[in-house]
Amino acid sequence: MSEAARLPVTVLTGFLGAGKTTLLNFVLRHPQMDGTAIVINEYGEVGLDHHLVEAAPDDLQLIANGCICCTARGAMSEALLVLVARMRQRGVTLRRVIIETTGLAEPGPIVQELVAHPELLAHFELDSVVTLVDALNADETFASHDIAVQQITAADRLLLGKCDLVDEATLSALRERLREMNPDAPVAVVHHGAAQPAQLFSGGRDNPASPRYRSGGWLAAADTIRLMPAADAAPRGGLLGVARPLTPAEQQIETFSVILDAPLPWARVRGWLAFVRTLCGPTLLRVKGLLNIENQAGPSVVHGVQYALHPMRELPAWPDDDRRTRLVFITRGAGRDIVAATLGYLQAPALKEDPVPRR
Ligand SMILES: Nc1nc2c(ncn2[C@@H]2O[C@H](COP(=O)(O)OP(=O)(O)OP(=O)(O)O)[C@@H](O)[C@H]2O)c(=O)[nH]1
Repeated sequence: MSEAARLPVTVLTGFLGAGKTTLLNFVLRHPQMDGTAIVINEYGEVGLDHHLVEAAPDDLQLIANGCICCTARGAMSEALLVLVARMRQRGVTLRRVIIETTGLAEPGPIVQELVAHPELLAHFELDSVVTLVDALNADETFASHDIAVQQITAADRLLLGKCDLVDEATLSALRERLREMNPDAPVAVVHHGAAQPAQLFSGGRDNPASPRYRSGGWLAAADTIRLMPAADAAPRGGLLGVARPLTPAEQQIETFSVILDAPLPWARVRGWLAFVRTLCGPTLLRVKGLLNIENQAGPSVVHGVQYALHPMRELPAWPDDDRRTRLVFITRGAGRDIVAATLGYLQAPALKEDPVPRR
């Protein structure tokens, strides 16, 4: 299948009972959703959720008895490849796939499988991670379940459900909290699952037409770390901080941006990102942005969800006049310090030639 024909996949996540199936039922009835297959993942040995999907999708795969982020790892790839095989057998045209995760799924491993499995990459392209938030139970859920926090920070878009069950003040406090946790993700209210197709599929994470890649709102909420002489970029806490258990204060989620004016050598960027990912470990929740790479006409797009780093892709052109490298990080604990401390690596003299292949 050619790259242009790859099927967009959206991962619909959200904590237990957030309203994911309700939303699927609504959105699948939309005429624009013709040609949508769904993959539903459930914990129980006997799957139930697929019986609750009343609106018939064009194809359905159920993964019961395990979670695709851990105990049923690999089952998602199998299910997606079965869809491809069936599509060929029946001569059906599938246009997109929605994966409904269990409420306890970590998005990181799912994204990792989607972006790193060679056979899947030939047929599918991750469009978006969409997280449905239960407005009624959000505070309690975030306090007790780290997975719920990861579902928020991994999201490209956040949908707020059950808003009819909370008052205005609660809703506005929740919006503010979500903005702090993931400032780049647009937040929209959905009433009883009434989402629109465009809220699930946006044309892809690398879509240069996406407003997220234009200057302005994209970085507005994030503090900025500028690339400074290495001595000035000293860590606030020290690199070794990551090896000990994090204190509650360090659990604090931080968002910040890195803005670099000069074009960067490809090999150095690649090495730096791998280095940051390894050093940060679980303290890195999300990184996304545009890179200005030396001798390249368009920017390269970076997307990382926890330890899953998408293959970087060059866009044909810059979305606007701002040609600077702009990266937004969402970290916890020592993550910010690690990023700041390692920025100096990007300042080292450029390598004479790029010794590593680009992918
Ligand atoms: N009041 C209200 N109830 C909602 C809304 N959205 C969903 N619900 C209800 O929430 C309950 C759980 O919804 P589901 O769609 O089953 O949630 P889910 O996320 O698929 O649940 P799991 O698969 O168990 O994680 C159902 O009773 C829905 O009717 C909403 O916006 N308002």
